[in-house]
Amino acid sequence: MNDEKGILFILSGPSGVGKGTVRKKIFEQATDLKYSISMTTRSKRPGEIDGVDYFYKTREEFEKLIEQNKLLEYAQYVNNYYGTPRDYVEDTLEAGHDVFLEIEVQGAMQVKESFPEGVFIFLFPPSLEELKNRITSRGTESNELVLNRLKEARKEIEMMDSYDYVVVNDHVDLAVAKIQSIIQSEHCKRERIEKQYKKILEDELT
Ligand SMILES: Nc1nc2c(ncn2[C@@H]2O[C@H](COP(=O)(O)OP(=O)(O)O)[C@@H](O)[C@H]2O)c(=O)[nH]1
Ligand SMILES: Nc1ncnc2c1ncn2[C@@H]1O[C@H](COP(=O)(O)OP(=O)(O)O)[C@@H](O)[C@H]1O
Repeated sequence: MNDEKGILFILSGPSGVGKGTVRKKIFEQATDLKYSISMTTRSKRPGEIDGVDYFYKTREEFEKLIEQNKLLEYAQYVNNYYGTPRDYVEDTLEAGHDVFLEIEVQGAMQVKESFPEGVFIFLFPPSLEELKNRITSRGTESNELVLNRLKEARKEIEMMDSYDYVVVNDHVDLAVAKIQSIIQSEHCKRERIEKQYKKILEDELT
């Protein structure tokens, strides 16, 4: 399979729904997926490491990356920029590895334009009340930011129809298991298509 391109998986959904938590759990287990570390202008939270959680950039540095077309997608989210490094994603897919992005909804829609063949997964909250609890309990945001994030969440949930899969994050382990099944079944699909394609070619040649 190594002469084949990898598959791009995009996990998205409202802030606070648990994308980071679910993604970390997926990567704690043995996996062939490669995680694309994003660039951001937001400040580092306690415990976060540059080059592990994000690549932390100044606004000037980030705007230069935009100008140089170095980002596959980017979005302004609650006054900060977030973006995906283009070269890492394209080179890794080209080398035959699957790439996993964990990004907000505006960015996911941009990725859909350049990678329509990507697999788009929307992480859905059990309820808006629970989403509010999760944002508040994380304790990293002021009240004003919590309200901003909830306002964004309502708009983001309306975008759900553009996704290939919707996974409710009621229990982390269940959500992780569902995402792992999606990854496996996407592989099965492509392997099957590949075999059918080879068969058609063989039939044509004989
Ligand atoms: N468009 C885009 N969004 C990103 C990227 N990296 C992270 N995000 C999203 O930006 C939002 C804010 O991220 P962050 O400040 O880390 O907060 P948290 O994910 O809510 O803990 C989240 O919805 C992230 O999934 C990226 O490269 N591009
Ligand atoms: N399935 C879940 N059940 C209960 N709490 C959760 C669940 N998933 C995530 N959380 C909690 O919700 C908060 C937001 O999760 P986080 O992963 O930071 O969200 P996101 O990356 O989508 O912004 C965190 O405090 C996290 O521990």
